[in-house]
Amino acid sequence: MTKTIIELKNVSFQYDYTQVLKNISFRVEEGDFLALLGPNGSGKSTLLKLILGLLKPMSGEIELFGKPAGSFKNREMIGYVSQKSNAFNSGFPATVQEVVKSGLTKKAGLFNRLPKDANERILRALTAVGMEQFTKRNIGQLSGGQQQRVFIARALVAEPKLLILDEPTVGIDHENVQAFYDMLARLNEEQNISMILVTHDVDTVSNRISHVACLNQTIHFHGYKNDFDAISQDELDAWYGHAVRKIH
Ligand SMILES: Nc1ncnc2c1ncn2[C@@H]1O[C@H](COP(=O)(O)OP(=O)(O)OP(=O)(O)O)[C@@H](O)[C@H]1O
Repeated sequence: MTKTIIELKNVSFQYDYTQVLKNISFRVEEGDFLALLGPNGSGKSTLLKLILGLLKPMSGEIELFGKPAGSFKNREMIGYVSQKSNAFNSGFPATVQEVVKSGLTKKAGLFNRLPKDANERILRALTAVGMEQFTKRNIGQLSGGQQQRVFIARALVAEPKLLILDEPTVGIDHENVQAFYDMLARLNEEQNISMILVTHDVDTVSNRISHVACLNQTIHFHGYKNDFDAISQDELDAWYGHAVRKIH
């Protein structure tokens, strides 16, 4: 039986006087690889912040792993990689190992007592993203794509059940984007980590995802990727005003 890991029921949110999200309802099941699509300003980051507990809905309910978001304690079950995490300059004084290790302190809690097997876990997380040979390297000396892999390792080291990635391919060269998505697909398939991926790049990622959600203040579509493929460009234009193109 599939397990629902995220459920939103009629969630609405506004900043000051601007309504950003209206009556959002959808579920993410264990094992889903969901691409969240929407033009700039459509509320994608706001939706992620609600799921991460960084914002509270004005109305509606959010459940995480079957528990109301307000009383959900196991935050390490959700890993988050933000849009701008891969922006270190070459002088930044932290090694790859130190960056990944910082992902363990969330789980270790107040006293920052690291697990005994911390080093093995760091190596395992770096191996999962293909960065194990860079352990001692300064983070600022890596390319944008390599830095982003290290940030995924930082999220993985806490052994999350869900990874939320906000436009992770920004700053990655076109040739490396496919390999990056292949790596995410492996984590999804082999480690059964569910994924929510905010992207403007649905065409490149389309052979990797299982589901698509189209957001613009409200959810216009949420379903299997094959059903998304059947949606016409005219329908997308009605939701997004030409801001999202499908290329076949
Ligand atoms: N802290 C804030 N205070 C007030 N308004 C905000 C704040 N953050 C975002 N907004 C507004 O809320 C709307 C949705 O923003 P959000 O960042 O969620 O969109 P997005 O879909 O992630 O956009 P992008 O693709 O550009 O990252 C925008 O109109 C934005 O200007």
